[in-house]
Amino acid sequence: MLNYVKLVALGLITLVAMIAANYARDLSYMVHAMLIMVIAGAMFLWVLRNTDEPVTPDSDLSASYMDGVIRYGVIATAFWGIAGFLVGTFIAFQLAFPGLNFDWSEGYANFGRLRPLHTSAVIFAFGGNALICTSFYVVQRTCAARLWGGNLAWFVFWGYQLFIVLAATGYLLGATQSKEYAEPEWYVDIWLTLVWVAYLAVFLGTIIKRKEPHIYVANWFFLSFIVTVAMLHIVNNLSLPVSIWGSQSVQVFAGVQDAMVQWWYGHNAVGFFLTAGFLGMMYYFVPKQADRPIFSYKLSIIHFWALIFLYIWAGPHHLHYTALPDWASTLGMVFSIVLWMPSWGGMINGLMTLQGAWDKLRTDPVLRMLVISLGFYGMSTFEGPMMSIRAVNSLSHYTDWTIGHVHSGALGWNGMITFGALYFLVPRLWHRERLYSLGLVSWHFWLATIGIVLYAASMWVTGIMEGLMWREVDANGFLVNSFADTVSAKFPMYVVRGLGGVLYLTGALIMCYNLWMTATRSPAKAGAGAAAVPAE
Ligand code: HEM
Ligand code: HEM
Ligand SMILES: [Cu+2]
Repeated sequence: MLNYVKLVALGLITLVAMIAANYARDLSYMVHAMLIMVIAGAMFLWVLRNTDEPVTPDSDLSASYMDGVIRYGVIATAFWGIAGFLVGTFIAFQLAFPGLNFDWSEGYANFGRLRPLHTSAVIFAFGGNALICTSFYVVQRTCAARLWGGNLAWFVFWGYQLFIVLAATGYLLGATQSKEYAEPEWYVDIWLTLVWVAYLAVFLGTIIKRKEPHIYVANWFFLSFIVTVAMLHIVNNLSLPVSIWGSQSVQVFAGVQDAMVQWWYGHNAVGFFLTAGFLGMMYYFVPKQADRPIFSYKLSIIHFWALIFLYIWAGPHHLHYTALPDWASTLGMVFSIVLWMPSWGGMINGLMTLQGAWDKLRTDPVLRMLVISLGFYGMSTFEGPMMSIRAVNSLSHYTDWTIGHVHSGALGWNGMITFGALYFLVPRLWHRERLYSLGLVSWHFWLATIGIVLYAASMWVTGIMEGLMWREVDANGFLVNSFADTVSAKFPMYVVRGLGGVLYLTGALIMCYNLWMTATRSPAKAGAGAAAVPAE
């Protein structure tokens, strides 16, 4: 019966997508309509072929954890990571060598089109898949419960990949609502909302049916990330489509209100997507890999509530010296400075978890990766509050200093902790004794670390340099440097940044090789596929 309902739904979607492709007012809308038509059509045929076939009893023990979707998530994380780093490295060289904006690719692969492709690929595709798959892993283990909702978790996974593909192809074809980190147009936003609600349902459903009385702190962080991102996404994307047959839309907010909503969103995307969610990862993988209990449970609770309360108010630090009223800008600055404390609370809690296990750092490169990620987290959450001070921001804003800050957080904190989590997960998910090679993990560690140092150091130098050059006036009060002067002065640093990207990308490729060999070549673990153990 259910199959007939599915057939009707898929048939209707295919039909509507055909009509949409026919009436499409712009290229990206038409390509997307055709894509959806093909996917829905193929699913229709697949369901049709399987309808009324005898069902083979499911060999999957429903008592055990649902790990298939997590395995897919791990692969997707690695895949999108490589894609995002590759585009990042390419656009880094485009800035150094503008000739890489080829004439033949103008309008598709010039810097302006590829930049949002990079940011979305690394944040939402790489980071998002990492968050979804680790949260599914952690919530099952810490609740001793299988994921709630059966195949809903698969809908979340595939639905999210569709969102990524729609967003990425949309950017290349010129569909954007011009809001940083929220570029996708209205129909992609609606789709993501559906996927996200399903994600919340799976996660919350699993927590509700938990067999463990206690809700482990990692799950608090994951839950706050899911709920807050839902709220941010909906409010920042309130817009009216110009036509239901086109991708363009008009924002509901205008002027400075629009700017404030955008940076309330943008800042909290950092706060909840790149921070709270990743802290959820930290609170599971650091204690597990160090084989120590978390340093202070009390601290984790205090810094959790302080973090989520403070982050929400700090958005105006992105809009210093704009049409935003002074009081709002001051409010953002004050909350940003106070935010330093709960941020370091998380870092200290993670680092101190190693108490009595510091010697492991010498022998365990995976733990080293997790620990250095905490170091970078601490560094960027010191730098951020400093840059939010209006006087400092007047120098740093619009310069590469901001870019350096972003990447010490993104490469150092989000990247490294994700690599650590992948190294932790792959042997367990593919039932292997151990990783294929710890030596290769060390190589990855050093390549990535040196890559980040090159990236961050070159951006500090070029950022502060250009900030000072823009300010420089002669005795008569005239500006000394033209804008073009600053651009040419930045060239060597841009090359260094690009090389940093190459090292970081190389490290990630080594990781993919190592993980692939782990899944296929490492000795298999005896007694694989054990049933749910409480609070594993
Ligand atoms: C191989 C590694 C990477 C390289 C070479 C790289 C390079 C770049 C470049 C060249 C830009 C544009 C800067 C500009 O407009 O001046 C950029 C922007 C950005 N990247 Fe990366 N990136 C890398 C990895 C990552 C990762 C892993 C993340 C996040 C998890 C990330 C997040 C961002 C963000 C958020 C921006 C926008 C920054 C802003 O507007 O202030 N990047 N990246
Ligand atoms: C206490 C924590 C933090 C504070 C107070 C903070 C503050 C700031 C400030 C003041 C800016 C510059 C705004 C401007 O001049 O335009 C900024 C930019 C940014 N920060 Fe942070 N930061 C923090 C942590 C982090 C972390 C951990 C990450 C990444 C994982 C991060 C990612 C970003 C991004 C992506 C931008 C660039 C936004 C854009 O203009 O596109 N921040 N942050
Ligand atoms: Cu911010």
